[in-house]
Amino acid sequence: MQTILTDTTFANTIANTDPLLALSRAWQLGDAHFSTLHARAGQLCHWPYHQARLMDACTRLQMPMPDWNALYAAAQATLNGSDQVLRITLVRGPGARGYGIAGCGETTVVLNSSPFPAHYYQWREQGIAIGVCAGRLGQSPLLAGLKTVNRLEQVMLKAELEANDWPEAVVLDAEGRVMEAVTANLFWREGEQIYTPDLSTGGVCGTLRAWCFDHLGERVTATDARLPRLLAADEVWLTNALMGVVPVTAIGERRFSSDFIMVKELQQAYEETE
Ligand SMILES: C=C(O[C@@H]1C=C(C(=O)O)C=C[C@H]1N)C(=O)O
Ligand SMILES: Cc1ncc(COP(=O)(O)O)c(C=O)c1O
Repeated sequence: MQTILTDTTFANTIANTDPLLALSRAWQLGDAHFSTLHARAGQLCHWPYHQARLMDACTRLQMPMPDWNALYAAAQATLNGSDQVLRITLVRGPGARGYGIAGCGETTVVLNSSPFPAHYYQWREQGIAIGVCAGRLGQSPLLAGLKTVNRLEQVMLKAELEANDWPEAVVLDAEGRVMEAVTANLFWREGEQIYTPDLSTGGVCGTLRAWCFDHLGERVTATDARLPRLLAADEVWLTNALMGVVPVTAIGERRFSSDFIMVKELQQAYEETE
């Protein structure tokens, strides 16, 4: 039978062996993936995009799909009507020893909810001045795009943000290609054309990035770019499922005095669907 652990059931059963066994592949091997959602007025925002990413990760990792109806109902049941964050983690079921996946049981669903960080609304309105991380992302084509629980690169990059007192920063890969931000995807505008990094060798394919592709259609292209090209852009913004669409007012010394026409268009469309 599928196991769904919510904050309450997990807290109540942590002393038993079952949840630990259910989570063992996550803590032994990082054999799990997740999505973080904004929940507003008792509704999960952009659920189809989160479900699509979770499904894609299950397929690529050869992890059995959970019962989506049961998952959705359990997720809805965690909502209290206020602004919340809901993290859905899918862990490969217990069974095999070592790396093998044959014989692993049903996928375990873990649901954690927490209050929504209100500063994201201020970021959307006022924008943020960001840095450029010295830490570089490795290339990992097998995992590229996936939001697995293996996020030590982001833990280290977030420590760099905190040390520099930056709200966010551009992250490059080992070869100097612009990849994303520490907790968000990145877009920029050159005239009428919009670009975002190609994420076939690394990074996380965000749900809001997917939403931007759907909204922008042929106006957006995934590309390889270096930092000087990003700094020469007319407009830059960040996206994730919690912060929404956030204008970048500066990257280091480079200030953007744009009127943020694309950001405004995206924010308006986003608010209609959030
Ligand atoms: C790790 C989680 O989510 C990511 C991390 C942050 C953050 O550190 O601020 C924000 C959004 C997600 N990209 C999580 O546990 O929800
Ligand atoms: C490293 C990284 N890239 C991109 C994203 C954006 O993903 P989403 O749009 O699904 O929030 C996130 C977090 O959400 C992230 O942690």
